Amino acid sequence: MVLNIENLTGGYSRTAVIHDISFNIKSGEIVGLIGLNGAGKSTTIKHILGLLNPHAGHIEVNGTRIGEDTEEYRRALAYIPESPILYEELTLNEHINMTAMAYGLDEATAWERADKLLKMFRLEEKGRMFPTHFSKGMKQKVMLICAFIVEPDLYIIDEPFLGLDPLGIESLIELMVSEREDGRSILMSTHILSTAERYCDRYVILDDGKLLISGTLDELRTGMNMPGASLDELYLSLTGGARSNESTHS
Ligand SMILES: Nc1ncnc2c1ncn2[C@@H]1O[C@H](COP(=O)(O)OP(=O)(O)OP(=O)(O)O)[C@@H](O)[C@H]1O
Repeated sequence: MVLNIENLTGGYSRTAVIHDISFNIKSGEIVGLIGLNGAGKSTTIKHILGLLNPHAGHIEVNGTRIGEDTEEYRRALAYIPESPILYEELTLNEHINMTAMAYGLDEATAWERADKLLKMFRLEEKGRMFPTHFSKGMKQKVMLICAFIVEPDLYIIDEPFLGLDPLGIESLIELMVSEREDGRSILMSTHILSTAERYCDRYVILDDGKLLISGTLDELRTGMNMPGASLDELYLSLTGGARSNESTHS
């Protein structure tokens, strides 16, 4: 199991934002983390990254908890945030070198991978430029390149398709599918359900900090007795149901 989350309760203060969440990701799986605004997707991701401490439950990456071996835990994953985080004083090439250093990659391997990725995302002429001056989509591509040179066991991608042009989206999907074929895993949070439906192997659906349901599309259809339904239809039915329960209780 690449990622195993058991009974995770947590948040930013003593008040929990996510409650008793359990799910896992096996090697070679793309899993979609789905939920309305405020459902708890980013909070769950922050817990996986070790930026928040669980109130209860635990998280393992490749069988290791963060407290057992922080370096090994962190090295197994690469995170691509929704809003790019870049260093003002570093060029694009220097971002690549810094990532390689941080993950202990040798320079030749890192550059062999980076050259392909730079071409794929049409940034091969921009190596000496400063990404803080790039457009939003170009900045996001820099984050993607830095993550994909690492080839970690687990990618965590927050809203991967936002801000990318159609060619960028196509390249990213191509990369994700090829990483999956190589046995790597991806957890991606997204609101773009039509794309999620095409590429995710399983879904974890959150609502109001709780796990509503998880499984493959077929499992969700069977569980909800909606044969042939699209992910969009399943999701709307689920969250619509959750909302109307809420109003009955209030
Ligand atoms: N830094 C923070 N401090 C306190 N509460 C926070 C913080 N960030 C988020 N929250 C709260 O945690 C809850 C879950 O938010 P979260 O950001 O995890 O949602 P999300 O599913 O990622 O939403 P979105 O789709 O809008 O990105 C919300 O009620 C939000 O107000």
